[in-house]
Amino acid sequence: MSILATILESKKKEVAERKSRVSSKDLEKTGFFARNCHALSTSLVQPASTGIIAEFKRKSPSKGVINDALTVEEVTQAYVASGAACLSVLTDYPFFGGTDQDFELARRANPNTPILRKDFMVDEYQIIEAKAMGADVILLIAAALNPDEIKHLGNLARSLGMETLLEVHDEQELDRSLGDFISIVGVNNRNLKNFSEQNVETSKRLAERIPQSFIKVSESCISGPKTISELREYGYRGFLIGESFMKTDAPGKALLEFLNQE
Ligand SMILES: O=C(O)c1ccccc1NCC(=O)[C@H](O)[C@H](O)COP(=O)(O)O
Repeated sequence: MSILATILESKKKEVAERKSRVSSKDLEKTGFFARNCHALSTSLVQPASTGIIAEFKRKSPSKGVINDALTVEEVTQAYVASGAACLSVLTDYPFFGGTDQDFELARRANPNTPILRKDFMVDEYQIIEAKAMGADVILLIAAALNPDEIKHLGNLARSLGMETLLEVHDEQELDRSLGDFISIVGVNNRNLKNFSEQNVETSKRLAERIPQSFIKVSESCISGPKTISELREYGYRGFLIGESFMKTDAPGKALLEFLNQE
C-alpha cells in the first residue's frame, strides 16, 4: 500500500472517531468559527511578499523526526518576524506529530498572518473543524479525492470564508481537478510513491499548464534560495517549505538567511 493510501485509511478512521465525540453543529459554536479569515491569495500577490509559506513540521514519513525540540509558538512567531507570507501548521498526529492544539497556539500567537491547516482532508467535518480552529486556508490533495469531492469540499471552504490550496503531483491530477472554487494551485515536488524526488522539476514541468488565472505555489523539496529564484522565473508566487527550515536549531533565522541570499 502507498504511504498516501495508508495515511488516508488512518485518517478516515480518525475522522469517524472525532465526529462521534463532537458534532459539526457543536463545532460551529466553538473557537474561532465566527472569525473573518485572512486571504492567502492577497498575501501572495503583494509586490513585497516573500511568498514563503513556512511550515511547522516535527516529523514526516519521508524523514522521520525532523525537530521535536522547539515549540510551535517560538517557531511560528520567528517565521513571521522573518517575513513569512503564510504559516502552515500540520494537525496530523500519527504521521507528522502535529495536533489541533499546535494549530490553535499558532493562531493565537500570530493573529494577523494567514495560516494553512495542513492535514489530509477526506470529509466536510474537517473543513468545519479547520474554521473552528482558526484556519484561513485548507489543503485539498487531488491524489486523495475525486473531482466531485474536491468541488464539494472547495465550495464548502469558500462558503465559510476560507481559501483552498489545491495540491497536484502531475498533469492528470491538474487537468481533472481545477475549478472556479480554487484560486491557488500547489505543485508538490515530492513523489509520494517512493519519496524519490529531491528537486523541483515537477513544478517546472507543470508551470505552463496551470492557467494564468491561478496563483502558483511550489511545495516540498525546496532546499535553498537559488531554487526559489528559479521557481519565480516559472511564475511561482508561493513556496511551501518545511524541512529546510525545521531541520535547523533556529527555523526563523534559516528563513531569513534564505531571503537574504536570494
Ligand atoms: O513530507 C513527507 O514526508 C510527506 C509524506 C507523505 C505525504 C505528505 C508529505 N509531506 C507533506 C507536505 O506537503 C510537506 O510537509 C510540505 O510541502 C513541506 O515539504 P518540505 O519542505 O519538503 O518539508
